Amino acid sequence: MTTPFIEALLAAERPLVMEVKRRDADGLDLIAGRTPADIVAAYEEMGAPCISVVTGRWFGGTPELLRDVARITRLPVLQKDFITRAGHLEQARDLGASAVLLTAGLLPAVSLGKLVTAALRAGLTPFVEVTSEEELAAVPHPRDCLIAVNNKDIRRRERGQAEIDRSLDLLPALRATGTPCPVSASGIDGPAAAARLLDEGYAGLLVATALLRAPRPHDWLAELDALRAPAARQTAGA
Ligand SMILES: O=P(O)(O)OC[C@@H](O)[C@@H](O)c1c[nH]c2ccccc12
Repeated sequence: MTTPFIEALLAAERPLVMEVKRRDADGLDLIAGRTPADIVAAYEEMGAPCISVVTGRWFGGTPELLRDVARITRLPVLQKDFITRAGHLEQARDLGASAVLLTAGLLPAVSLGKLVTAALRAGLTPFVEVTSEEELAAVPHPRDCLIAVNNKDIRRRERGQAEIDRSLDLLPALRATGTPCPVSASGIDGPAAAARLLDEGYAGLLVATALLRAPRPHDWLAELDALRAPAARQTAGA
């Protein structure tokens, strides 16, 4: 079963979930005086297929931020927060989310299973983040979920270096679950890392900090396209 969020990402030429996040893991501002509407307009103009909104307090988010973003865009919206109860799912849906983050490393397997099932029943796409094969093994209904490898450690509040190799190492295991759209998330710091992950077979990426901080985000995307172009040309047989 695919959902609007997964479909949008699979159909995109440049499958980047672009994220609205007020602060980075060190508490530093990422917004630089822009309104959520400014950021959403820029992302839409850059061809974002989906938008993510961090409502978690650590990152300066609020539920209102999700509501505001969902009101001004028709793109499917992901809520990134630390969801632990079914009640949070209803709230997410009421605020306008199409997909919800569920963090495998923070939830006992039984809770994760219940939340995935409840999300699917509520018409929400579970965006399940994992950091290891053990966590991946606990994800039920992988064909109906969007499974993302987090390159950072959320238990350390995303501080520290990203490990892009984690995404590369886990990709075969992700594919083996039958999940339709493997995603790599967090710490993708530039077009080179993004191009590598896509060329290795990731169907989607989630990027916040690097795009929000890029002095010229269009150049970032153009560079990504240029880095990917040779492979695309090869595939086209040119
Ligand atoms: O800013 P980055 O490094 O591109 O990372 C984005 C995203 O993955 C991150 O915001 C995130 C990953 N897991 C979370 C859980 C809650 C809130 C936020 C997150």
